This record gives sequence, structure tokens and C-alpha cells, in this order.
Amino acid sequence: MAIERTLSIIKPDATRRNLTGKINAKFEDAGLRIVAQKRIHLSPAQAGKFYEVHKDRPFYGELVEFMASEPVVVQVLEGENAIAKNREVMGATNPANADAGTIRKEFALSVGENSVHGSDAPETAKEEIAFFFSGLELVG
Ligand SMILES: Nc1ncnc2c1ncn2[C@@H]1O[C@@H]2COP(=O)(O)O[C@H]2[C@H]1O
Repeated sequence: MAIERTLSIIKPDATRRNLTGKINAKFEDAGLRIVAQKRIHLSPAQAGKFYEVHKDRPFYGELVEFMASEPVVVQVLEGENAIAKNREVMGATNPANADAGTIRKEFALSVGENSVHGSDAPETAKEEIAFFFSGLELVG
């Protein structure tokens, strides 16, 4: 199985409630290694650019406003099959549909305030990691 890297964001609803450590424990317990991490406050322009793929969706404005409302923790997770594994640990986008034990089932407040983001495929993982981290910040 391939060792992959994926981009994860702990969203404002979770940083606000001091859940960063509990969420990171879920990643580590699943065998994902946090190889880079920083806490930043996105501007609306930066959040809008990151979520550009959703710009025609009805929730885009709300999503951008939320992601720029308070600090987030952006991180790179590494491990075997990290992209799929992270998505498993996060649970379904809408917490109402998330399995027991997943981050979104335990912590998410709604489909919008759903505590975490994770890349959905190898190509997007590469782009999303490069959006937030320089090569110098990524320890091999
Ligand atoms: N119906 C919706 N209303 C508000 N936000 C949504 C809706 N559907 C998806 N989103 C958000 O859009 C985000 C896009 O990718 P994320 O994995 O970060 O998680 C998603 C949700 O937080």
C-alpha cells in the first residue's frame, strides 16, 4: 500500500471549542502521522480561493465567511492510504450521516460547521498541501 500525504483542516467551529488535541488524537490513533501543522487565520480572499471549486454552489458565501471567521489549523497527514483513511476517520460531510466514532459524528455541529476538511484525491491533496505549505515546512 502506498504511503500518501493529505491536507487536513481543523475548522473554526472546532478550534473555537478547543478540540484540536482530541481531533489530532483521532488521526494518530488511526495511524496517521501529523508531519506539518500550523494555526492560521484565513482572510475571506484566501478562503474563497481555497474553496474556488465550490464557487457556484449555493453555500459558497456561507462557507467562505465561516472559514475566515476564526483561526483554523492546517496540517499534513501522512500514512498508508492516508487520503482514504483520513476520510474514514472524518466521517460523512453531513454529521447526520456520519458513522459512530468518526470526528464529524462526535464533534461536528452541522453540514457547514463540520469540524474538519480533508483532501478527496491524490491530485487535490498535492494542490491543497502546496496551497498552505512550502517545501521547507515539509519534513521528509
Ligand atoms: N449544504 C451545505 N451548506 C453549507 N455548507 C456545506 C453544505 N454542503 C457542504 N458544505 C460545506 O462545504 C465544504 C466543502 O468541503 P469540506 O469537506 O470542507 O466540507 C464541506 C461542508 O462544510
